[in-house]
Amino acid sequence: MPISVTAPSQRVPVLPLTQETFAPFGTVVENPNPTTLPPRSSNQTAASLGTQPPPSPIPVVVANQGTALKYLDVTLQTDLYGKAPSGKPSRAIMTMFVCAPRNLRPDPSSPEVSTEKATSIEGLFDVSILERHPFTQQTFVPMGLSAEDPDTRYLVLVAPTLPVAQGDAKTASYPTPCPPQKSGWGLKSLFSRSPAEAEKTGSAGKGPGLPDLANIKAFVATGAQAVTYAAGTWHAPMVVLGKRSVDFVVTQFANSVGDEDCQEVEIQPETPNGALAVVVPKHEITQTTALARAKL
Ligand SMILES: NC(=O)NC(O)C(=O)O
Repeated sequence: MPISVTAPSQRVPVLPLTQETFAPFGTVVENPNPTTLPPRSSNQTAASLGTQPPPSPIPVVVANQGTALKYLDVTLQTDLYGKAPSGKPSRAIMTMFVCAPRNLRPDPSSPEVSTEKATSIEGLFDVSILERHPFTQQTFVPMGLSAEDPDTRYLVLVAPTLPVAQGDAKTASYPTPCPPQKSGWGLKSLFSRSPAEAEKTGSAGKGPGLPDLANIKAFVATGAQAVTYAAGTWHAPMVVLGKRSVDFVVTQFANSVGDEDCQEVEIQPETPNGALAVVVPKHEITQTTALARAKL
C-alpha cells in the first residue's frame, strides 16, 4: 500500500527543460550542439571541423570514419542494487512505455476562450502520485517526435527529497541507499558527469525521505529531449500532453523486488477543492519561452 501524503493547494508553473535547471534531479539527454555537424557532413552550411571534434561541455570524439560526432556519457547508468537489503542482483532492462496524452482540467480562473483576452493556459494537471526508483536511474527516450511538433510535448515533474528525522515512521520501512554526503558539493560537481563526481551528487541515491511537495518542479520537454531521473528522485508517472500517444524507450536496472524497484506516495489535497496543480501553458507560449532562451 503506498504511503499517503497531504499537499497544500498550490499552482506549479512549468519551466523549460535544461541541463542547468534539471541538474539536481538528473540529466537531460539532447544534442548538445545541434548546429555543429560531423566533419564529413554533406551540409555546406555546417561549421568546418576538419578532423578535430568541436569544443563542447560534454566530451566528444569524431567517429564512424568522420561521419559522426560521438558525445560521451550523455547520461549515467546508475546501479545501486549492491546496497539493496534483499541482496538480489539487478539486471539492465529496456522497456517501452506507450503513453496516452493526459486529460487536463480547465483553469477556473481563466477568462472565456471566446473573449478578446483568450487564456494562455491550456489547462491544469493535478499531481496525485509520485514514485521513485531508489537503486537505479531511469531514462525515458521519446520516439518519433520532432522538437517543433505542436501536438506532442511531455511534462517532467520532480520533487526534492525531504530530510528525515531518525525513526520517522512513514519512511522507516522504505529500503533506500544511504543519502550522499553533501560536503564538497559545488556547481562544478553538479554538472560533472564523471562517475566519481556523480557519487557525490544525486546518482548516489537521495535518501529515504518523502517528497518535498512545497518545492515540486515541473518542466516541459520537447520531442528532441530524453530525460534521466537520477536514482531515488521522486517523479510523477509520465505526463504526455497534446493529441497523440508517445512511445518511450526506457532503460534502467531492476531486480524484481517490489519496493526495491519502485516506491510510491499518493498525494491527497489538503482541502476538497485544493490540489497540487501544474499550470500547463499553450504550446506557443512554451515555444516563445524556448526561443527567448535560445537568443540569450
Ligand atoms: N515514470 C513513469 O512514467 N513510470 C515509471 O517510473 C515506472 O517505472 O512505472
